[in-house]
Amino acid sequence: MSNSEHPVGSGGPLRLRRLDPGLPVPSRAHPSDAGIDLYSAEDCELAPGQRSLVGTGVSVAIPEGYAGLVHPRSGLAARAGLSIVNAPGTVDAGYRGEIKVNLVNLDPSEPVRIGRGDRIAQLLIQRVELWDVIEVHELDETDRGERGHGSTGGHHRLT
Ligand SMILES: O=c1ccn([C@H]2C[C@H](O)[C@@H](COP(=O)(O)OP(=O)(O)OP(=O)(O)O)O2)c(=O)[nH]1
Repeated sequence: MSNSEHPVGSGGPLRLRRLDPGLPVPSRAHPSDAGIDLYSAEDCELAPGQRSLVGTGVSVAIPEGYAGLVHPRSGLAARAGLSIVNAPGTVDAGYRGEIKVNLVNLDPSEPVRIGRGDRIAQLLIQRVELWDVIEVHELDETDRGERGHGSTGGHHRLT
């Protein structure tokens, strides 16, 4: 159930400053998309394997209890091998600097060209819980215990 102004699951509005007024205000491509598309504020070219911290020309005020997650765009990943080194990047609630995207070209042979105004990543706003840490000497027992990192198989490289 939703109405046009406030779809189910919507919070906000997200307060956003354009540090580069020559770029459009970031938005969702479709009203129910999870990610707000972020634009590149610069032109750059990434050689195979190269990474670059690229500005988006925006800063945001995410409320406490939420975080911004900077995710790659799947189309650019599939077609050009473009990803994000620290995917998903974490934008803390208290951060007021420019959101930057640590792009990496994972294609083995082709460079990726980024133009100013290209949509290079997407920002998801998610609720997070802020837990204190306490040190203990024993953890509770579970079926899995310390087994991980492929212990359940499911691929020939894991046997
Ligand atoms: O993809 C990202 C990830 C982070 N940031 C900004 C917002 C975030 O709040 C800040 C710090 O990020 P993080 O905590 O991941 O980096 P750190 O290397 O641990 O830096 P710090 O010591 O400043 O926390 O950098 C971005 O602009 N883009």
